[in-house]
Amino acid sequence: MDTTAFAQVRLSVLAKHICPVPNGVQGLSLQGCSAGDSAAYERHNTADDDVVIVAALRTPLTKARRGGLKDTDAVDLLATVFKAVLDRTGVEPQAIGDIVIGSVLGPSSQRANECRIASFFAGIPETVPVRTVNRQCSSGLQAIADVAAAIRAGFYTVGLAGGVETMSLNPMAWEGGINPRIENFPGAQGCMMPMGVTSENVAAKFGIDRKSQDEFAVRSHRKAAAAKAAGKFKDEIVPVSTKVKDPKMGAETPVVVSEDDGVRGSTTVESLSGLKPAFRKNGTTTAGNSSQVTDGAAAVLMMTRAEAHRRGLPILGIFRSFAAVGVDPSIMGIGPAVAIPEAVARAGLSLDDIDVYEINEAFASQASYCVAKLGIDENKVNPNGGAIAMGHPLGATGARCTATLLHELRRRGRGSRFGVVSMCIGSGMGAAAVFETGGEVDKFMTARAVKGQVLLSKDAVV
Ligand SMILES: CC(=O)SCCNC(=O)CCNC(=O)[C@H](O)C(C)(C)COP(=O)(O)OP(=O)(O)OC[C@H]1O[C@@H](n2cnc3c(N)ncnc32)[C@H](O)[C@@H]1OP(=O)(O)O
Repeated sequence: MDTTAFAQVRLSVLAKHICPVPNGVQGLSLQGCSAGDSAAYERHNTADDDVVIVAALRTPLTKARRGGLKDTDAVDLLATVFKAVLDRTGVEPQAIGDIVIGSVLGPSSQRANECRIASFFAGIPETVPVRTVNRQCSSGLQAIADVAAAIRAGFYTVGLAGGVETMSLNPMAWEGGINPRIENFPGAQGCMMPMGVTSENVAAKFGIDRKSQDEFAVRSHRKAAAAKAAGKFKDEIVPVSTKVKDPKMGAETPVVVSEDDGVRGSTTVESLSGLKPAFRKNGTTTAGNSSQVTDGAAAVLMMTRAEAHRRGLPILGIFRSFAAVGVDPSIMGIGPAVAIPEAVARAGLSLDDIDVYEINEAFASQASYCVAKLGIDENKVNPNGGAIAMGHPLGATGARCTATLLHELRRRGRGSRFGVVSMCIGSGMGAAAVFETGGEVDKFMTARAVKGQVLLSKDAVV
């Protein structure tokens, strides 16, 4: 046996000694070792019943009405990601305690039914329940928070969260009349504003000029193009076998969609500067510095830390905290600037502890405002691009951002530990969640005796 193999055997024997026992008794825990050990982190990172993510995958994101998923319904999008997270982990579908899916558009009762149908398409048995959640653009993130809370409450041990949106088949629209009493409530009037108008409001109120919005959009495309060229999205994308319909003749052609189609790496400030304002005459929000209307789905398989250990599954990330906040609906884009500090504080951390931020780029105006307001180093924000380049399938985006964040943290290994996903929410809210890298147990295993704060380095163990 060579030295590496011997070391691995020794580490695995030691791991069995120190892993939390499956019945949930708290004592010793096994975890990845990374930079920084704040006192707050010590308080939190002790639990055998920590909620962890063992798989986070998404479909490609494609342009609504034009892209490769334009004729794929919500059922097929979801069934693809459901099946993928189960296949990749080997978790038997009957082990899932509940499925929670975020979705924004479309008839809500039909969407709930479609999510249930998708579970059957993915081979999940009838015994596994399904529900939907709608917190508008953060619905996918809310689904993850809901599953984490239910696991933490002991309702079940394994849960599946995610999101889906087909903006091709379910356009953004208001149905029915408007309550006339809205005139007396300025906040309520803000809820009726088109999202692009709220972007114009943020730009005007906080002085985010057109050039800085276009520059932000260019960076989004360049980062996404670089990530795509480096093959990074392959870690998180599940190809979708589907069909596209010829819009004139109606003929269907089978296709396999495997890449995002919105990324334009050649975008320049000059090429964007010629685009007309999309939402307000003399405004600054354009097709080039807004997120695109998009189709897609994402899914995240979650369980207790003890369950992941029992199954021998690598931990992609640990769910640490969640916060949803309310803000003025007419400038809803500021939501992340309020939600992020709240979620980070709830995790017992400070903004300086966060290594990577996935802040949804609904519009360059709102995303750049939030980054500036929080004083975050932009190098830490959306390192693989964001919604301006990749797209924003509303209800799926929170789970998409979580997948992108966790795979990025995993690739970085020891160098980065904490990440944040945050979204602004139409009708004036913000949501954010803090995740911690699961560490790569095989590479960076460290035994920590939680009660005694004993740290054994890999070298000391072997
Ligand atoms: C809480 C929240 O999250 S709120 C956010 C919710 N989401 C939204 O509100 C969606 C916002 N976005 C939109 O509504 C739409 O994308 C709009 C109205 C801004 C633009 O719609 P469209 O005109 O259909 O945009 P489209 O993507 O087709 O681009 C139009 C043209 O702009 C130009 N363009 C767009 N991006 C670029 C770019 N990066 N570089 C150069 N040209 C560009 C192109 O000429 C493009 O046409 P082409 O794709 O045929 O080349």
